[in-house]
Amino acid sequence: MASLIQVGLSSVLKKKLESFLFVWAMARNSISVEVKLMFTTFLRRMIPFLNSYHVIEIHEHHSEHMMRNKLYSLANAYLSDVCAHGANKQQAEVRSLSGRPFLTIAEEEEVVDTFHGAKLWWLASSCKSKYSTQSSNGEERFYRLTFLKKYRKLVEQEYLTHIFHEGREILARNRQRRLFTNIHSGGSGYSWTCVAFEHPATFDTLALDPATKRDVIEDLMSFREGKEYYKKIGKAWKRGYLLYGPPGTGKSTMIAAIANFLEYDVYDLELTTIKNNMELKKFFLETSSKSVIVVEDIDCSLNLTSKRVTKNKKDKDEAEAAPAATEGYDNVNTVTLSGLLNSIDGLWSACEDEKIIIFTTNHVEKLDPALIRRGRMDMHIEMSYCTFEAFKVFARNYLGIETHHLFSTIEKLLLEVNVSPADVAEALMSKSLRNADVEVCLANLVEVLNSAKEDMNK
Ligand SMILES: Nc1ncnc2c1ncn2[C@@H]1O[C@H](COP(=O)(O)OP(=O)(O)OP(=O)(O)O)[C@@H](O)[C@H]1O
Ligand SMILES: [Mg+2]
Repeated sequence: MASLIQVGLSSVLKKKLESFLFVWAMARNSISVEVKLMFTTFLRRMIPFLNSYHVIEIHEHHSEHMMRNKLYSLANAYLSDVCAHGANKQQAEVRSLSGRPFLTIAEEEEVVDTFHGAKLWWLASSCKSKYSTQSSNGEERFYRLTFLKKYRKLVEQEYLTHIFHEGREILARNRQRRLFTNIHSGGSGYSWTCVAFEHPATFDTLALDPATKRDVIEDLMSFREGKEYYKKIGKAWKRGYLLYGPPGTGKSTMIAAIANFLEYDVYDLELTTIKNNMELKKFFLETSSKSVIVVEDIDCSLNLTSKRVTKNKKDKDEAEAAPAATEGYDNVNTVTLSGLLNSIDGLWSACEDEKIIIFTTNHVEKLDPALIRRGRMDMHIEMSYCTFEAFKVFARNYLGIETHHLFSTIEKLLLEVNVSPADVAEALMSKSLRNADVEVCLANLVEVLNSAKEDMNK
């Protein structure tokens, strides 16, 4: 009965709307643009009631839980890039200080897209949210896509996929890269906090032996393009790097250069603030793909050099019971080496891949071999004291020179003393910042190297 009434109502409504459309078509040439726009929007909203149109709604969150609907973000990116110029009202945002202003469609605005001859109307709107999130204010945003029913197959099978791929590319192009840290994880539990990642280091500014630099760049390039290869060999798409060497040799700078080269986000994992293995795993699982996960000074972070928990079931049970027993005690750190290894290995198979994990240390000899074995840390990169080749990178970047009569003296001194690239950079910078000329800067460096030599001889 109810459906009969519905059918009756919709056919009456349909007839009325169709006569209205006819009158509208006759009158539209003689009325003002504003009135035309108002009526067009009204009509579009009524369209779903006509049997010949189909509607798809894309909500900001999944219907069953509070997770963000990725298709919403992709549609948002796509519409902002491709169609936003057609909206009468837009919203402007700046997502990064280095990026350009980003225009999105304002709420209750409608834009038109075309795809293989089909006309598609997109309405940006919001409704009362079923979920309560801190940022939503009880509102849930969504897009309503309306099109003629005859295009349903085209939309479902091709247009939505087109939105997905285009949206991904646009997001990758425009995205502000982020630096995450877990340092404020206390209180409400585990969560990453982030800021914009705008570190300027690149491989051009990194003072490193050219052969090592070339190897790292080649390795990164084959990793980035290796999706199919990793799939073929049945390996998760991840790569581990161990950077080791004395303080000030550029380990942290290298991480920034890697992230900039790959255009990935960075997750700086501070192990000492994590309560237990369980929490550690959750942090790992919450990292997204296209990211570099960093654990700096791994030898100092935890007692990772202790004997690893064996695969023996009894030992394993004991290790897993330990964190639970100490849960709730904030100062009790129960992250173990075995917990870290499990998180690393579990991570790659359990969630989105295309991740680089980097450990840094000043004392590679202190680390448990299990932590840095090949397969976990695929490439071990020694960051050493400043060589003449590394110095030439500084000379080019800081002073803009390729050669100088003091170069031979510096080359000789660098063979005799151990100074970190940080010391060399500092010696050149302290003078060049004050607009001193090349001669003064290099003489300053020679002085620093000579006094280091004297210290060594003493
Ligand atoms: N290889 C390098 N290339 C370019 N700059 C470098 C290099 N090494 C050091 N520097 C300069 O020295 C500073 C300190 O370097 P960085 O923090 O990368 O060293 P580190 O190896 O991470 O040291 P630590 O072991 O103490 O963490 C950087 O800000 C950078 O300016
Ligand atoms: Mg460092």
